[in-house]
Amino acid sequence: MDSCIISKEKDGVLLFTINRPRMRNAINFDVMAGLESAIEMAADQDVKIFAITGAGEQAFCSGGDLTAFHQLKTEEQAYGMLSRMSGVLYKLLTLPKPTIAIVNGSAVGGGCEIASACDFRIGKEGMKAGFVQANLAITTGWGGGTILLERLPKTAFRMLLDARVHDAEELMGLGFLDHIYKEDPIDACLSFMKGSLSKETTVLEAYKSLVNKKWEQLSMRERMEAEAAKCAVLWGEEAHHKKVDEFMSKKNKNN
Ligand SMILES: CC[C@H](C(=O)O)C(=O)SCCNC(=O)CCNC(=O)[C@H](O)C(C)(C)COP(=O)(O)OP(=O)(O)OC[C@H]1O[C@@H](n2cnc3c(N)ncnc32)[C@H](O)[C@@H]1OP(=O)(O)O
Repeated sequence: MDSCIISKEKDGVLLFTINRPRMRNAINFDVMAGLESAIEMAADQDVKIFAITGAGEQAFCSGGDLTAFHQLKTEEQAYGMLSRMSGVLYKLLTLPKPTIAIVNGSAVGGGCEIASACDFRIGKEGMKAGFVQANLAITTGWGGGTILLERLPKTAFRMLLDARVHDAEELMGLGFLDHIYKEDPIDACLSFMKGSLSKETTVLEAYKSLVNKKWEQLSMRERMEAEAAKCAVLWGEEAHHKKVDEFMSKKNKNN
């Protein structure tokens, strides 16, 4: 089964679906490569907006694949992965067209970072999300903490420090979600983005260039890179290894 699906939907929507539902759409290197390709495809003239979602009913994305990434023990080993994904999220953040995360289920850790890199976030009724990295004795490491601090200046720092999982209504109150939907995820995306999808692509690109100017002036690339480097230091420490070992032993008990 392909780990991700890239599809051209109605009205100029390019949809990237993380397709690992059994692992709650955890991100491995294949998904990273797929997201890089999809971001490049978004440049096609017939694409008006770029959307990301997760396969299945249960999860949008559970962050980094701990079974794949727990082999990364040292700061240097972790930095390679973290830096690569922070580069992907910077490309997503500055993609020259509007982007939207259709948060179709649980979003935790790096899954929240991916959603934060999108211009808009709509969540399925009943979904939950949380920047849980601190519970694993690390920080965000893909640039998502840096982005969140800019998007939600009043609430982001508490969200990161508490590392709690919030329900959809709380996420609306925190400003993380723009809308809660009940219907089919693609219909929900088309309906939420209807106003944009009726405009010329050139206008969407022109407005997104104003947003990207702000990201450039805020030195987001350098700050997201520094976040990856900071996370890599914590990743290499015993406290994090213990947390991941706990996750793996729980997983092995289940299987
Ligand atoms: C890499 C760095 C990155 C960063 O931020 O920089 C990160 O994201 S660090 C990783 C942070 N992610 C987590 O800690 C999430 C762990 N998963 C969960 O909390 C839950 O699975 C949840 C809330 C996503 C879904 O809960 P639910 O009860 O619906 O499902 P299960 O927990 O029973 O999981 C089903 C199945 O999926 C496996 N799984 C889930 N998440 C991951 C993951 N991130 N990596 C690898 N595998 C994952 C889980 O082990 C279960 O497998 P099974 O073999 O069926 O036991």
